[in-house]
Amino acid sequence: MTTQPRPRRRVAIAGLGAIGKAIARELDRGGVDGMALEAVASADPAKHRGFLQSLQTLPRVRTLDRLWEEADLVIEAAPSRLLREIVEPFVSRGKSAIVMSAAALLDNPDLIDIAKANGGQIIVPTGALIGLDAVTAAAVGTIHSVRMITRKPVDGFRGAPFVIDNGIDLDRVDAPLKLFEGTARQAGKGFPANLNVAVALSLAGIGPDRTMVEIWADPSVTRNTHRIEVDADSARFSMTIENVPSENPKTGMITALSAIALLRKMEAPLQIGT
Ligand SMILES: NC(=O)C1=CN([C@@H]2O[C@H](COP(=O)(O)OP(=O)(O)OC[C@H]3O[C@@H](n4cnc5c(N)ncnc54)[C@H](OP(=O)(O)O)[C@@H]3O)[C@@H](O)[C@H]2O)C=CC1
Ligand SMILES: O=C([O-])CC(=O)C(=O)O
Repeated sequence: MTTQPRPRRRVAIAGLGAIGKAIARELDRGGVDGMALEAVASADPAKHRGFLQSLQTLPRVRTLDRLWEEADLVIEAAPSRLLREIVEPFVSRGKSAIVMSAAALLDNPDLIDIAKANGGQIIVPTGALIGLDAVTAAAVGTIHSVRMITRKPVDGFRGAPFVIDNGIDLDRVDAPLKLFEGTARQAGKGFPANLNVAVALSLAGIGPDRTMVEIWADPSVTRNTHRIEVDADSARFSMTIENVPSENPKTGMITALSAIALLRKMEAPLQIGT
């Protein structure tokens, strides 16, 4: 008896920035067995003509509201304000969405209900962080506390609402400066393009109102550095990741690799890690 190969999962990418382009390249070169890039969306597709033409197979270029027609799965890799526009058309039709702008999920919690009611799925990769496997495992038992300390080069914080609202002059930061201390929910609001990782950590563990976060603008670091400290009934652990910035200084290179690893895992006959 011969077994039929499974149909390839059709993938769309919303956003062709640091993350979206790296994932598009990998899908195009056949780096994810069982998945094919069908469609992309960006704010200014003309800007990406050269990139798209460098791919072996040209994906369709669509607006965000039409991506669902082309794919079973969307990868959201766009500014966080567009989360609902990208995710809802997929999950309301029983399709899947991989969400990079995790912080925006806190403003759109009903997307999870919509996914549940319609058989859709929202998946948040570990992204630029470390250790979500251990955090989700510990959360099956009891986690007492989760703390995260983020240090980034000063430029990584330009444009953050918290920095603007508090009149912080980043040009005058010449020694490590603690910008913020509070909950992951507050961090996600104040630093939506910087602290997706804190929100992902909180969703894996004890939630956005109990996960505590410190944020430092540090002229002495060249990498986006996140340390997590977890105390649970099953284990105590701390881990640090030092991310090499990508072409977007706010985004670590490993973020796109994490999403690619997740795509591979979704199709793999052997899956490693929780
Ligand atoms: N979960 C995690 O660990 C991490 C998450 N992130 C988050 O992931 C998201 C993407 O990050 P990154 O790739 O670095 O971002 P970039 O700024 O590099 O890229 C954003 C992309 O979104 C596109 N875009 C903007 N408006 C629209 C629109 N109306 N329709 C379609 N596309 C649009 C832009 O298009 P164009 O190029 O045409 O202007 C651009 O290609 C961000 O929200 C970021 O905060 C980042 C790092 C870690
Ligand atoms: O560290 C990074 O590369 C990005 C980051 O913190 C985030 O968006 O959460």
